[in-house]
Amino acid sequence: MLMTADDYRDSLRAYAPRVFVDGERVESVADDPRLSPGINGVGVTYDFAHRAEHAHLMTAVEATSGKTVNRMLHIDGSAQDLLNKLEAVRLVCKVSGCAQRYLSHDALNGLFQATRRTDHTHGTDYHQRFLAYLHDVQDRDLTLGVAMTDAKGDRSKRPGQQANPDVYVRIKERRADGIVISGTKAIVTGAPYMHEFLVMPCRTHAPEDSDYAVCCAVPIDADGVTIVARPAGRPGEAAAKFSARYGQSTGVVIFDDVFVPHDRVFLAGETEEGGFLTTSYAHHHRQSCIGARAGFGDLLIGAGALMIEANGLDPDRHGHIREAMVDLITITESFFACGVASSVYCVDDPARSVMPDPVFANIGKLLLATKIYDMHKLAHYVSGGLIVALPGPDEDHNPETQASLAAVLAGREDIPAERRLEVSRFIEDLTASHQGGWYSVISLHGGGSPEAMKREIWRNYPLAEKTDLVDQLLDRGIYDQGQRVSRQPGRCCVRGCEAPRRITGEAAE
Ligand SMILES: Cc1cc2nc3c(=O)[nH]c(=O)nc-3n(C[C@H](O)[C@H](O)[C@H](O)COP(=O)(O)OP(=O)(O)OC[C@H]3O[C@@H](n4cnc5c(N)ncnc54)[C@H](O)[C@@H]3O)c2cc1C
Repeated sequence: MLMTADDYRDSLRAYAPRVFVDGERVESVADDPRLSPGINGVGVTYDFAHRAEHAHLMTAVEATSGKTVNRMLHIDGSAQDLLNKLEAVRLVCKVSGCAQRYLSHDALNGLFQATRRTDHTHGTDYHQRFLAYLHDVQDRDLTLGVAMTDAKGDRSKRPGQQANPDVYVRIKERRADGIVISGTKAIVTGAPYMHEFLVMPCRTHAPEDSDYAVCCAVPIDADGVTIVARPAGRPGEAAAKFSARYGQSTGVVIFDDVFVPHDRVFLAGETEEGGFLTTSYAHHHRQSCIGARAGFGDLLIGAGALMIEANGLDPDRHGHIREAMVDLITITESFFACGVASSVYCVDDPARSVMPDPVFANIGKLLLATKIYDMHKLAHYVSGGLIVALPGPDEDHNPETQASLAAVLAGREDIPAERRLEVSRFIEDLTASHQGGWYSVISLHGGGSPEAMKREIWRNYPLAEKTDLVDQLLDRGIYDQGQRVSRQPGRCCVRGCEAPRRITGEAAE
């Protein structure tokens, strides 16, 4: 059954999670205004699946069941699936800023691959367990939070070396009917308003830390789970029309002796495969991040163009304004193009699914992570200072100032002052408020810090192909003009090259 946004909000009432926001216990997640922007954001992924014009992007047929499911829960079977998912994420994020639910997709796809691989190596039955879980999640159209990033403590130490063992989630006890986990996941998107958490390892663990290589599904109101979260977006702020409606809460999730039955355990000590799970999830997730931030780029491009228009400027006549807009477009579409390339050049997995090409997925994510600051700058550049200098929205209704402010703060004659001020506040909200800072940091660190992407690019790039290419050119004698006799130094040509003189001592200074 595909839920609507209203159904989704209602479905949260069936859960009784232990949630704190701003130091207070939340009585009803579905009804707390501080969490509403986050629920609205996820809600877009539900409502859009019911719209005929979006059905090809927002729904898909699951190969293992033949059922139509929400795209955010679908296992990708082809390059076209990856392209559709990328487009779908862009679509829902350009409406909501960040629709969050694509994390469910990314974790399910990582697990689909990793459980198959673990069974193949260890003779376990994780893949069958996972398939049963996947179909249940799809049938109930759930939203899953990804509890991967551990609190980690002292970053120079492995989990087993930490003074406080609870800075990483680990298996504390193995029972006949399941496992008991404890520890802390520090940053979980949408934690209070998920249905379940997928607990996953955030790195490859050493064999002596095998209890930390754990993956399982935990309902958000399981005994022993506490969520300490921050409000989603900018609820109740009159100056932030967009972020008062759409935003994202993140939560610290504490697992305190939480029992997980075997049918919900998908990894329990297999360290190598835990590393594979982390990485495959990361490739899927980084590709999704590309779609999400391209949607954010769409918002900035649209708002920038409207602000230029309201200011009475024509980009066709003013080269510096046009150039800034072209830069903004180029950044957005260049990382999106990496998302497209990572779909087209996808990797087939023995589990019969596909994974985005790691090099392009990581380059795209790295680009957006670092270029997000330029995107903000370009939006500021074309807009002017009013975006942070504008008096608050209460002034719009002050009979003593409203008329005179509207008269002097208008730009182009045929565009009402009110429209110019709305666009100003929209740009402030997305780029210069605490929410604007949030968009920077999620772009930089969400899905892993830039160093993680650089490592994956280096690890996966076919460098040997390039050295072979040049080797072959050299072997074909491209430089010897037919006189090359040997590759050995001193005998490489008829004259014989001499080793260069080493410059030492004073001569080198
Ligand atoms: C808004 C937001 C939403 C997020 N949502 C989720 C989510 O839903 N689920 C989830 O699991 N995670 C989520 N994350 C977490 C994200 O994946 C992490 O922020 C990211 O992996 C970096 O980890 P960290 O924040 O612990 O920073 P750190 O790991 O502390 O990194 C900080 C810096 O230190 C460097 N560093 C760290 N360790 C070492 C080391 N041993 N040696 C050398 N350098 C090191 C890093 O390269 C980086 O530059 C989210 C993050 C944000 C900002």
